[in-house]
Amino acid sequence: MTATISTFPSSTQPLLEANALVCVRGERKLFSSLSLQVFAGECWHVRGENGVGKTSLLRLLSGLASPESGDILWAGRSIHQEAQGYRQKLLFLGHRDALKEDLTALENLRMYAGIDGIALTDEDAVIALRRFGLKGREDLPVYCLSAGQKKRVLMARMVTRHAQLWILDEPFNALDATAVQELEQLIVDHLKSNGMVILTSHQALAIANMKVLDL
Ligand SMILES: Nc1ncnc2c1ncn2[C@@H]1O[C@H](COP(=O)(O)OP(=O)(O)OP(=O)(O)O)[C@@H](O)[C@H]1O
Repeated sequence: MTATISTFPSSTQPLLEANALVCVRGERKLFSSLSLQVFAGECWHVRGENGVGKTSLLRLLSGLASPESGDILWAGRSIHQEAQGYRQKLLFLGHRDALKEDLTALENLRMYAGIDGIALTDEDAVIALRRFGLKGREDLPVYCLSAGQKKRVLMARMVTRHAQLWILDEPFNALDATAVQELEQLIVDHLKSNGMVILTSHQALAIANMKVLDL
């Protein structure tokens, strides 16, 4: 599969910048004065207790929600003003599996390729699914897959999507030990190609030079 390795632009400036974010959910202020700079090739691990606001932060950084105040910039431009361009740079995987249950694993990859506007041949999609242990499961409806197998479909999406910035909410949940190592390696390879990752996880991760943001 030729399309699995992409090299993204480097930059001496941070590509993603959050400045003085304030996040309110319901009646509660979850955090304020939160600033973050993410450079090409960096991985950030957002940590904190249940309910502290990790998912809320990832939703802000993905442009799915707006902060009470503060700005989020990609390459110096507001992610809300440049929403379409930002979406092309971004892969957001929420902690609920973002898969259509009635479609097969292969159909899900095809569907997302259509939404993302990328060319993905069936051959490349099948190779990506098999790379993550889904040989023989490509044509099963997703509702027939186990929780870990669904996560593996999402790992196949990560390699077929070619987005520079991965924002991943609890990506290691439900993965067995082998798949945890595979996902860590996938992230390391992505970083080597100037990719960027912001993730939440309640477990310690074996990713060198990872930066930590404690909420
Ligand atoms: N739509 C909403 N309306 C009101 N409050 C909300 C809403 N969504 C989330 N919250 C609250 O915001 C807080 C932060 O939620 P969030 O999901 O960001 O936490 P988290 O740090 O990701 O937690 P966990 O580790 O359990 O996944 C929680 O107290 C939650 O109840």
